[in-house]
Amino acid sequence: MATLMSKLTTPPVFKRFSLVLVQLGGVSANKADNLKHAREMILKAAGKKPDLIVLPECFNSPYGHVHFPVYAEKIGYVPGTSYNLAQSESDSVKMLSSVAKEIGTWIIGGSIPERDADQVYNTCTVYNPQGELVALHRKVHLFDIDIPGKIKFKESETLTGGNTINFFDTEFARVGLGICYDVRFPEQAAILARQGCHILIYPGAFNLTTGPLHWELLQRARAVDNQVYFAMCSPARDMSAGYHAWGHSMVVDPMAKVLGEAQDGEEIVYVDIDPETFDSARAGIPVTQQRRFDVYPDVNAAR
Ligand SMILES: NC(=O)CCC(=O)C(=O)O
Repeated sequence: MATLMSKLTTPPVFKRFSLVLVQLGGVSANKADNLKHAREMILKAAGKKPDLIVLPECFNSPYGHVHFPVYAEKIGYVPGTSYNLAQSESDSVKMLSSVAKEIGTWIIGGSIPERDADQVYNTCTVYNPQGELVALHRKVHLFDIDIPGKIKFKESETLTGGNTINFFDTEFARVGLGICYDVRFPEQAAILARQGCHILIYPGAFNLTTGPLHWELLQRARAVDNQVYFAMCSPARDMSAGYHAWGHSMVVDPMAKVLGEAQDGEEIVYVDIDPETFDSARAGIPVTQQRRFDVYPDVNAAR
């Protein structure tokens, strides 16, 4: 059964903040190299003193179901409890934690393959400016598609889907989490928005078939139907890799305006997030108060 994490808490006051998406390039078969490069790019992004830095989906390993079990790391995070970093078995968690502390910035650590007992998940971890691991999201909806002659991909060959909806609070906003294919499921974003999230951030890696048609459309749709900021951070495109990512990491405002977008190469996107647009969108088009849950019998308004 799906569980909502952190419910019944009041969101923080939404304040202006600076967001950075790091569209990493050059992900190779060598995990140590991938972690070193991600760290260097985080340090580069930190030069402008942002409040929150985001990495792409599967930033520490090649993207493909055969690779997930090979690269999977044990994290062992239990939500609501403090995480013992000294005993962590995850090199990726250790790197992300130490660099978050070093630069004193929030980091959404893209996603990595995570092993827990016999299962492997596609997992996003979050670090506060003290370097503490404070939230974790396991991709709920696995990327299983088959478009004949174009693309066939089956994450469920080796991955298990998560069964929780996750967000975290900072001193400037409540941030909802998803991973890539999760963006196709409006219910997940709607639940996060109803829980008071001001921005939804999904590390992702769309492909060259669906990317051109759906990547921007889905983000603008999720932003406007929930009147929230929405961002997705992709890896850069590498035509020598087994999976060709669309790139185009993007930030959209609650009126569906694209505020920042990368091209397909390695690039850092810097965007200022302003509560004024969030407030004026909701005041001018008050759909968040006009919903008719009495007419939607299968929707639980409490979530
Ligand atoms: N990594 C993913 O979940 C890819 C999702 C995708 O490309 C799509 O079209 O959806």
